[in-house]
Amino acid sequence: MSTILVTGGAGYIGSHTVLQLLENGDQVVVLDNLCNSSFESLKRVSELTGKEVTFVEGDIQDSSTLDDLFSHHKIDSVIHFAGLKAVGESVEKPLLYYRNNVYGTLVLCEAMAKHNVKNIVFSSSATVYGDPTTLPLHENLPTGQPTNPYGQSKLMVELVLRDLYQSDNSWNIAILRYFNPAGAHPSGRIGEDPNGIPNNLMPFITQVATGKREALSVFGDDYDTHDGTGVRDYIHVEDLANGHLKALEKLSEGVGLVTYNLGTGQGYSVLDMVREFEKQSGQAIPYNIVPRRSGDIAACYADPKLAKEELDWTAQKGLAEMCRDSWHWQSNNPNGFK
Ligand SMILES: NC(=O)c1ccc[n+]([C@@H]2O[C@H](COP(=O)([O-])OP(=O)(O)OC[C@H]3O[C@@H](n4cnc5c(N)ncnc54)[C@H](O)[C@@H]3O)[C@@H](O)[C@H]2O)c1
Ligand SMILES: CC(=O)N[C@H]1[C@@H](OP(=O)(O)OP(=O)(O)OC[C@H]2O[C@@H](n3ccc(=O)[nH]c3=O)[C@H](O)[C@@H]2O)O[C@H](CO)[C@H](O)[C@@H]1O
Repeated sequence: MSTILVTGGAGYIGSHTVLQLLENGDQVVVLDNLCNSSFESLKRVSELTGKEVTFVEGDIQDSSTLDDLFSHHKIDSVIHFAGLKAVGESVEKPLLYYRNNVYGTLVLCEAMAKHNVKNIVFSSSATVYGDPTTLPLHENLPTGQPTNPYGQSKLMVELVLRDLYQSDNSWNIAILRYFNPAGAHPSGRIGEDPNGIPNNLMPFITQVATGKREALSVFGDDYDTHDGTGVRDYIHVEDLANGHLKALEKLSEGVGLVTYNLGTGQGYSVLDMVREFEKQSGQAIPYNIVPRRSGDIAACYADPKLAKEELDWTAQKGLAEMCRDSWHWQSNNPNGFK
């Protein structure tokens, strides 16, 4: 049994990961400032698992909070989810994003080094590949030019972690590049709860289904894809969460620095998603084709082989489960955790 510090553990991916860690018998300490989440998610995780989570409300940028936390809890490893993730907002407020995501990670790593905790799993994103020139995307491809400060902040942290490892190879670092998370815990008790108008496709679709939004805007139908709409690699959040447990196991072998894609390897278009969601939910999803969204790319999907070979991890759940579980969550919680 290990004790894991989960930063950003009250959020969407964090809460699903905390649940699996508890089910695995690990002790969990969550550090979250609740800027994009609520404590309710962790309360429900405790209800679902029958286990307690230690919660510290605080900011990763605050070194005294971290000092205190590492002094009071014997942490074995850190899973670092805490970050801001709204692409559009990052264009308007780049300094906020660089401060929170990059500076926050520096403060966290400094505290880890000070307390001799040197195992970290970091939430990166397929956005670090930029606009792909070859597909599927595998980890050895050079990183590209992310089109916004959010994406840049992920790439910057990857570079920081690489330099950190170069300087001291007693660190064990897993960089996980997520493709497009979707779905929710099958209980319908926890799920994605975006603030305001959702940027991402699945939460927008589920809000159209509940009647909260009138119609989906499909951003462009003239891409070079099978039906002209954007193609992405959607991955069930439970599979994604499980990838973190596998990454922790790998770190415990003392692997150094490793980078893995977490995706299914299968791309689906926006219209594929709409059709599957309608099938699974029985709800009609009206949509309008509108111009392309700036910064969007035609297609993006993973080569997931490396994670299979080295982590013994493959995504188990398909699009039907993602749509069914997203709908189950949203229809039971039309206002999210509120
Ligand atoms: N959801 C996605 O599509 C996606 C894709 C790729 C990468 N990621 C990354 O995965 C991580 C988790 O994403 P998510 O979808 O669960 O987002 P989320 O917003 O639901 O969770 C992030 C959590 O971090 C907390 N947080 C933010 N800044 C903090 C700070 N300075 N100190 C303490 N807590 C802070 C928020 O309150 C929230 O609970 C993020 O780093 C995100 O960038 C997400
Ligand atoms: C430019 C941008 O935002 N990039 C972020 C967004 O990528 P993505 O653009 O991959 O995710 P997304 O969920 O915003 O969009 C998926 C697909 O749906 C399309 N779509 C989306 C919403 C909508 O209302 N209508 C519509 O047609 C969109 O054009 C794309 O083809 O999310 C990722 C994580 O999941 C990363 O965080 C990316 O950095």
